[in-house]
Amino acid sequence: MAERDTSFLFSGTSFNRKKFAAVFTRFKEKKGNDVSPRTEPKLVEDATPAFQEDEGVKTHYVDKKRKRKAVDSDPVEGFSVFKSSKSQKANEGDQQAENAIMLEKKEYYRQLEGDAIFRKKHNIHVSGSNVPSPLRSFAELKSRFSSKSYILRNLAELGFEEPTPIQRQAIPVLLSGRECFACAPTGSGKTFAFVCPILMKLKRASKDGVRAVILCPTRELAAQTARECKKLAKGRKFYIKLMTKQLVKGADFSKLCCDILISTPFRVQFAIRKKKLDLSKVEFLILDESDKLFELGLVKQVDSVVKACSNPSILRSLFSATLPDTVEELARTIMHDAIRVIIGRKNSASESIKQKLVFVGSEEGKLLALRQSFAESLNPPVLVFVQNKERAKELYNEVKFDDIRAGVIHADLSQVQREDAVNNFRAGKTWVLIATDVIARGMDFKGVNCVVNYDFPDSAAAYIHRIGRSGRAGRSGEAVTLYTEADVPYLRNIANVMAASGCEVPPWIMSLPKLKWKRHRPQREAISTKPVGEDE
Ligand SMILES: Nc1ncnc2c1ncn2[C@@H]1O[C@H](COP(=O)(O)OP(=O)(O)OP(=O)(O)O)[C@@H](O)[C@H]1O
Repeated sequence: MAERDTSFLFSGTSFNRKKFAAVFTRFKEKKGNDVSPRTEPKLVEDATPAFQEDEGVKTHYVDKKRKRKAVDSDPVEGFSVFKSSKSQKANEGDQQAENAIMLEKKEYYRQLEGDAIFRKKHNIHVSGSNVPSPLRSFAELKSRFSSKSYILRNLAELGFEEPTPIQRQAIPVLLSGRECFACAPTGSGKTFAFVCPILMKLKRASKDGVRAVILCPTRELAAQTARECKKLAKGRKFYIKLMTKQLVKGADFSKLCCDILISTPFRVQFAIRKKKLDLSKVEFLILDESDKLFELGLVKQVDSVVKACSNPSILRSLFSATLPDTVEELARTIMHDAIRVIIGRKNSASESIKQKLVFVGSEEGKLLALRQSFAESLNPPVLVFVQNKERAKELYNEVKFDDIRAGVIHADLSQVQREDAVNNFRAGKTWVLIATDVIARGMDFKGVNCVVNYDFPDSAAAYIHRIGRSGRAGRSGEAVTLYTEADVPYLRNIANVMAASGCEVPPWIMSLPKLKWKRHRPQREAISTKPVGEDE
């Protein structure tokens, strides 16, 4: 099955080669590894699109030579089937040995076939050489990878019965010492897909330097990821550190021992430059929400961190729910023997979200529509996204005296105010949280029933991440996108995402001309119901 054309998603967004050039240059500086231009075998999907979705039996036949090489070097699977050369065997003339090899070969093919069927069942698509078998269950962490019992205990305590599809494939990839390039829908468990193998690989607490770095685009997401790491590490003395403002200002990092350091790129960059933070021993570098990290504004900071993580045997991995072709293309050329793991359809919204478009005519119509929907069917918790912090303040000022408990979060608030806004929403003290895109990525609010795009998102990727705050971990959710006349030219891009995840879209929208999406942030009228001229 050929992969769908999803290029529409990112047309016109801010990714481009030039912008990423700096960070990729750093990636290339991996000492001791000849990664120029790439050392991994050419991916089968490049050569034979017919087999691009699943690495399995078919791909083995396509490129036996590559597979042989890969199998011999596989530290996990360890098949010996191709180790004896034909001529050696002929010389030995040993029929018994020949039979044994044939049996082993058969077993090997059976396993490949089993893996392919299993991946298909779980919508896992992989490419790259010698992809390790997916996890059938968490128990395999112990049987295949000798995990310590605390991991299984903590997973059970968290109530996780089965690995999610991204965990099934990304965990064995990282545990096999391979770099991973992963794209899986929002709310599908990507965090544990990298935290679990890192903890398993680190084994015991650090006595020397920083061993793993996880970069997240926002402080809120970094704080959440640190909490998740601690949940999985419970019972072990791992030193898991969130780089807070106080920490980065106060500490001297020259002697820092830390197993996992979680931060925004800005704070790590600051600590490297001003506080002697040494990252030369880092064994794992994870770029979470990687496409966001590569956007303008963050890419230079990411670049500094990548450069500082100079350990030649470092494993770097990228995770996100959206993976623009430009980022993927470039990352593939610089990552070392990386395995690409895509769950479901690339760059698609979670299928558990019911998505709706609502025409409101004008800016005025939006407030009426929101108030009406709150009055008729408010089913908290509800997240409302607006275009910028000014609009967040305006909308909050409008609804704060209504009969609903609302909170607001945007970049003008202090760290404490931002934390309070998130905590109150998590605790159910506020029912509605008005937000800018600052919490659109990665934030895991359990049970958000509805996401309202009060202002139209500025890209298809932004849309996918915003609505992905609901419908997480298999739960259902709803997403309502209000649109005005000014948004109509961009409707088709959102409608494509909706249609790809099985939602109904009016045919007239699908017949709108395809538009190259320039960042859609129109000047919008202020949100206010006050008569013109009336003061506060
Ligand atoms: N194996 C599992 N079984 C059940 N729930 C899980 C499992 N793994 C993770 N979860 C839960 O799923 C939710 C979403 O996980 P996570 O935040 O890692 O998603 P994500 O894929 O990173 O989403 P996003 O793209 O929005 O960042 C979390 O509440 C997490 O605890």
